[in-house]
Amino acid sequence: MIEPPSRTATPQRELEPPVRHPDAPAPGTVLPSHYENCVACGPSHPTGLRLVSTAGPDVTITGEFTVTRDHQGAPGLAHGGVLALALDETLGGLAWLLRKPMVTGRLETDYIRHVPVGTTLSLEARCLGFAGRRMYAKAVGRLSGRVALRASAVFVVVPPEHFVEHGTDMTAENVHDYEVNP
Ligand SMILES: CCCCCCCC/C=C\CCCCCCCC(=O)SCCNC(=O)CCNC(=O)[C@H](O)C(C)(C)COP(=O)(O)OP(=O)(O)OC[C@H]1O[C@@H](n2cnc3c(N)ncnc32)[C@H](O)[C@@H]1OP(=O)(O)O
Repeated sequence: MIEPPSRTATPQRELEPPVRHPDAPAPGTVLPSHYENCVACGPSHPTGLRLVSTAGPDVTITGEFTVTRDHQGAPGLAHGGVLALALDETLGGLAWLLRKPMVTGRLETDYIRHVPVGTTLSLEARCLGFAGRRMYAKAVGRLSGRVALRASAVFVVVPPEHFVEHGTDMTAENVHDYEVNP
């Protein structure tokens, strides 16, 4: 089946430029985990990435995580799916600056260099802009300054009820806490 042209992370028309929300955390602010059991950023997850994200200037986020033995695919090397997880989380962190709930619709990943256990991956995500509910963004992952990963993504803005309807641990009462202090 041929995919419709909207199913690509390359914008098909000119985007509305991204606007940093007035209540966005200041550049340099370390962002709290949005959920303590999140496999990417949760401090309570036993084998998660414990990825730490920081607000950057404009609509950008940086992130960092150290690859451990829990993240292997081939012996001694990070699994590609785990690396996609790190990119997804960093890109998702743009929601902090936009103050819009959104979910990943599409994530295209280029694996450029292998990522060994024990190394620290530095990630950077940038919002390119919007086409209706679609948010387009790019990310890069570096090891000691050398590009190891690139990603292009489409996130789709959803109502906060999305997480109540489809998730657990989220109720109509606390979803607004989540919006304010995810
Ligand atoms: C005030 C609030 C403040 C908030 C502050 C937040 C702080 C930060 C918090 C937390 C950081 C987060 C860190 C986590 C990061 C990780 C994120 C994840 O991993 S999310 C899990 C994986 N993703 C899913 O589970 C999605 C599953 N899919 C769906 O639920 C639906 O398919 C959904 C919502 C994506 C779309 O469904 P529909 O029924 O709502 O809408 P339709 O009409 O199908 O699509 C809407 C538009 O999006 C496009 N679209 C949909 N899917 C697309 C795709 N795959 N590629 C490209 N475009 C797509 C469509 O073409 C359409 O575009 P057209 O409006 O016509 O222009």
